[in-house]
Amino acid sequence: MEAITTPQFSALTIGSKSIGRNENIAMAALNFNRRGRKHCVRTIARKPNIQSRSFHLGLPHSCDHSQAPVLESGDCYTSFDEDWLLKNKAQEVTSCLNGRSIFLVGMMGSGKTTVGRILSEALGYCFVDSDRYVEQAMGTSVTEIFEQRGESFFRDHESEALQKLSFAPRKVVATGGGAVVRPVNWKYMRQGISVFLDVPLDALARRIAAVGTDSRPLLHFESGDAYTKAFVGLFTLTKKRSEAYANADATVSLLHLATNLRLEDVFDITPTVIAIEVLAQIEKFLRGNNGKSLRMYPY
Ligand SMILES: Nc1ncnc2c1ncn2[C@@H]1O[C@H](COP(=O)(O)OP(=O)(O)OP(=O)(O)O)[C@@H](O)[C@H]1O
Ligand SMILES: O=C(O)C1=C[C@@H](O)[C@@H](O)[C@H](O)C1
Repeated sequence: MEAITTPQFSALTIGSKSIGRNENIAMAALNFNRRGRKHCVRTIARKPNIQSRSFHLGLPHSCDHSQAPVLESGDCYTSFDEDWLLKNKAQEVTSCLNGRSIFLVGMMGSGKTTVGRILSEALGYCFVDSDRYVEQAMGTSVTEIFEQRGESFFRDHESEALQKLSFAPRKVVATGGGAVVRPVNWKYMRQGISVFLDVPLDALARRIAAVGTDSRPLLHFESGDAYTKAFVGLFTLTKKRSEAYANADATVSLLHLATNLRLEDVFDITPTVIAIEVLAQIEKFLRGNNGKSLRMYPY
């Protein structure tokens, strides 16, 4: 077996400086490939109860990860700083991405905008929210478009926006929650890489209830309090859309992520950790390791 090289993190001796610096203690991943060689720094998660402690990264020849939490991407990790890890992961994935845009798909409230902004900054990409793009083009809000012109009119303009965005490299696009239902939109999104943010219904409803359902026209028909309206509406939409979301090139399941990180609630996973996992899943896809077929790309 080949000797494992000690990671070169001299500027980042991971001691109590990072760990315990704030509540959002990061969990970093030191990933090893099957041959036991250090491969790369991987992913992280918020772990609020970890005690401040220092440790060094001189790794043993046989690395025992049996106690280390494991992410959905299969990486295991030790405590670290999440922003630093995001930057590193982004640098690592940038070369395989080769300028391809990322299309985030998922139900309303799944975090496409929040995670998308973080991703775009880390990759040096532009961020575009397709709902805002349509609003700017139409000079009015999505809610008003739905009310005055109907859903199908909105969908036409959403498709037009995705078509235009599909020509542009180096973008992170937060698509509208229903963009996946029109097959033609997949043709546009296939110009880049699509990632489905799979968030449990209860978490979606809690997030939406926290800000209200006013800006979500498809939830206006439901009755009850904000949480009930959101939950019932999203349940119906999810049933219709789950197959369409499965078309995405990669999926980040918050439920799996929370389980692997031993977190009780998906709310404990920070958007930065989700962004890192998005990059890890994109990398898996690009390496042909996630069961989805690779396509030829224009860039
Ligand atoms: N990881 C997270 N943990 C907790 N709350 C989050 C997380 N990610 C996003 N949120 C919150 O959930 C709400 C919805 O997030 P966001 O707007 O990013 O979703 P979206 O998928 O873009 O929604 P839409 O498609 O409706 O525009 C926001 O209030 C945001 O602050
Ligand atoms: O899930 C949906 O169908 C929608 C989600 C939002 O992003 C908007 O695109 C619009 O409110 C419709």
